[in-house]
Amino acid sequence: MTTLPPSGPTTPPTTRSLRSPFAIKICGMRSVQDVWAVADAGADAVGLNFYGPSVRSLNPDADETFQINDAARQAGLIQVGLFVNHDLAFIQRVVESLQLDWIQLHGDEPVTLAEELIRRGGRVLRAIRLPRGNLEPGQIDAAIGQWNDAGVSLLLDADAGASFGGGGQSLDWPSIRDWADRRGESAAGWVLAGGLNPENVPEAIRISGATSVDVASGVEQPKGQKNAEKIRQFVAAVRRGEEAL
Ligand SMILES: O=C(O)c1ccccc1N[C@@H]1O[C@H](COP(=O)(O)O)[C@@H](O)[C@H]1O
Repeated sequence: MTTLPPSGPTTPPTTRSLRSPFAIKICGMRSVQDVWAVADAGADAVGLNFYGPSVRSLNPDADETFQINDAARQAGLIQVGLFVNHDLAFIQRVVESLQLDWIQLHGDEPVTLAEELIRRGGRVLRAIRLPRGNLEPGQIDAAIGQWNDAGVSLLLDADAGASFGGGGQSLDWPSIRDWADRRGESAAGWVLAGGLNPENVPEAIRISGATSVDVASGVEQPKGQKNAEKIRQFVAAVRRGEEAL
């Protein structure tokens, strides 16, 4: 991410059909061993969580965080930083010091923050937190709103209330499918998240049509602690789901 002066030239927002940043992301790395488990399983992205109240939170200045991040880079994994209502200066500092590939905004950030990050060379994945249960396509479009035109990729997650995410709640996959079918070509740019696990992810993919998935709690035992076997099972289950598409 380059640092442009605040008054530098702006790139006008365009309506873009972005590709998903990754096929399978395992979010909430807490150790180098977690990263190795992700790489061994064959996923292509890891999430580093910088949201303080989360059980998966990392201190961006801790040696261990740099070791986790270096392990991910050496393994060729896409490194995604997860932020919740952080300000521009914090995000930029963390992204630059760890050389993160993507910025996941999972809170109530304004679209102007994403636009500024993109203007400074960042790549942004926006979490759209949707109500659980049946959804009309127009409801999803309304929730996406202006993010659609801001040059971000989209991650669809179930609303987790005050915790913002990572709680294992699922979306209504048929509603997502309905929305994605109507959206057509631009459906390629979204990621399915929320309550996925090795048992349900093949069905989630088959029903929703997702080509990109993200999981945090579904590959843990106990909560907050990644389980290498569950990660392996999750990636294998995604492959099974993809075959059924
Ligand atoms: O993982 C967290 O603790 C977290 C905290 C705050 C916002 C987002 C968080 N994680 C993201 O939530 C979704 C779904 O997680 P889960 O699979 O249902 O546990 C996922 O995108 C994580 O990146």
